[in-house]
Amino acid sequence: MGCFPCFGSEEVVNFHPPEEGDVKKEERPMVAPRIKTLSSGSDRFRSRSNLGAKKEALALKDGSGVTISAQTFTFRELAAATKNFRPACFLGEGGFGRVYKGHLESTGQIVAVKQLDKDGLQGNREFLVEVLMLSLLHHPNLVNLIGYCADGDQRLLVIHVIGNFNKSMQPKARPIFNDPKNLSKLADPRLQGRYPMRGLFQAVAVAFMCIQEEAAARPLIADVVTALSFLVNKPYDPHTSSHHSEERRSQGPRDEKMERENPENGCKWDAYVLEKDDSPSQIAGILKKKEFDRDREVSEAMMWGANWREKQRATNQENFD
Ligand SMILES: Nc1ncnc2c1ncn2[C@@H]1O[C@H](COP(=O)(O)OP(=O)(O)OP(=O)(O)O)[C@@H](O)[C@H]1O
Repeated sequence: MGCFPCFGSEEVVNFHPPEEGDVKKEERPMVAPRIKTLSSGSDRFRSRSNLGAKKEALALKDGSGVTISAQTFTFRELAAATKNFRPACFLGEGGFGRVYKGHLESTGQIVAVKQLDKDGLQGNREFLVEVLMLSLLHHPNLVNLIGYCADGDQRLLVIHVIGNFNKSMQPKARPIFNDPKNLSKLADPRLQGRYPMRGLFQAVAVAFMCIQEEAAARPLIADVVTALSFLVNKPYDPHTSSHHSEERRSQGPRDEKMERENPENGCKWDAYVLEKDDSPSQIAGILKKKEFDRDREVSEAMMWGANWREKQRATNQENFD
């Protein structure tokens, strides 16, 4: 059974990547029961007179020795950093809660402080998942987690502030999203047209959901990871990539039904069925369907994180050898 890490200011705990068969209903939930063991910044504050003088870390260590860390902050530190969450420091509001710009006295860093809305839709569990996800996943397109505060009933995330956080993204994204041809031009140039068109479209659908005007309608980070891992785990078939589909398109029309039903080409992602089958609402449906089992999705997302790191390690090792 994959063990969910305890959070302790000094301790390093083992995070065993779940193994096949680990994600069983009866063994869930993995997240909620341990949230109470989050190291609270206030413990640190009480035990130390020099506020913020020493960095403490939430440390997670996986089975193969990779340690990831995040600092803990007291609520007092973050209140001071944001001038008591003054409206002038307000950056925006998301599904999680309000986001403020702050100045950390201890390091002089300018940060974004996300305060969990206690009356909001997201709770302790989502907070913990967000801490974990942002600690585990590092990518230029993902915000960088500096630390968190779990002080009393306060839950806050401290992340790197992004200067040009573009609030007008959605209107700009809409025309691109509605035009699959334009969309494919935006795909990673390194892929050189070798991507499944439908997968690409759905990935953008997920991105589009994340920038919806109404904060409460945006998916949780665990949902995003789940949806993307679902897409990423679809087998890549070069015969159904957009590149090849373009070639085939130029060779004349094909029987779409046959494409769909041919078990050999596994054409779930075939460009021929793009226009008919793909829609943002389809992905939205996956994320919002009533029987959506959040515990399972979170477990799967964690497993995906572990697998991803394993792949990274293998690649690094290959490059080293
Ligand atoms: N790192 C940051 N730097 C600058 N502004 C930010 C940052 N993070 C969030 N914001 C501002 O806060 C708003 C809400 O962002 P947030 O990430 O909380 O929303 P979200 O996509 O609904 O995600 P979540 O569900 O995690 O809240 C953004 O539109 C932006 O204006």
